[in-house]
Amino acid sequence: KEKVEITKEQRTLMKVIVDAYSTHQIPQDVAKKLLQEQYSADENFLLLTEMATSQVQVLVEFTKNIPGFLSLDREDQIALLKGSAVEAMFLRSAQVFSRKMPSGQTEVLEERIRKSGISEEFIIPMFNFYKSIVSLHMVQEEQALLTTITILTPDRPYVKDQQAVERIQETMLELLRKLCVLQRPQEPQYFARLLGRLTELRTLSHYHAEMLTSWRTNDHKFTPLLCEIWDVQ
Ligand SMILES: COc1ccc(-c2nc3ccccc3n2[C@H](C(=O)Nc2c(C)cccc2C)C2CCCCC2)c(OC)c1
Repeated sequence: KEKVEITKEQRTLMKVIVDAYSTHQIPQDVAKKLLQEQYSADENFLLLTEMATSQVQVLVEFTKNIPGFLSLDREDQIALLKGSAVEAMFLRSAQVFSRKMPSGQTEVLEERIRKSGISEEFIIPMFNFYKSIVSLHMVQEEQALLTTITILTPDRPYVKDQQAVERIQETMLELLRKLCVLQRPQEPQYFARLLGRLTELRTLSHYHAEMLTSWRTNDHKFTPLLCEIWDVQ
């Protein structure tokens, strides 16, 4: 039986990542807003673009706290941010969706999202992904590390020094592996299941541009930052 132990430096690394992840949360809670009232498809589109824009800014701040990220080549840092922003947004949305809410609230939220203005064809894959995240019952450490691992994907477009990214990602993968073993000794496959969600996440993220352009609104207006990050306009 493997004796798994978190080293002192891994504990420090964990604390840095989790603190950064919880600090750099989006200020206004979109779930609360959505539960308060039903918005029109136009209002929802505006809300989505506002949320996504602030999410990118939050992501930039978060990456500054990932040990080693700032010592990567500057252009590679940008390539990693551009390449992971959509996935990080869906991961964050899934985590918001999987939050414990008073009974019945999750169903209301789900209904509001289904009726938000997104076109029908994307609702199934999106909720399949959200429900697969809900079923993992991830703790905060796992959520923070999974986002970090997503950001540190070496094979994003235009990354020059993939080895350097791989080295940092491997550190995070090893830490997450240990956490999973310690957290769920009775579920040896749990770590593999977590990583499997990243594949689902990448597939879902392929649809993001179409999700936006097919949104039931007359005016698909994007912020300059979103034009940079999303393949729209
Ligand atoms: C590209 O297409 C998308 C992306 C995300 C969602 C989405 N899934 C959610 C799950 C739970 C709570 C809210 C959720 N959102 C949107 C949201 O803001 N996501 C969000 C963002 C964007 C940043 C940070 C954090 C979050 C949560 C609401 C935007 C306003 C209309 C309703 C969806 C979506 O829903 C149709 C379609």
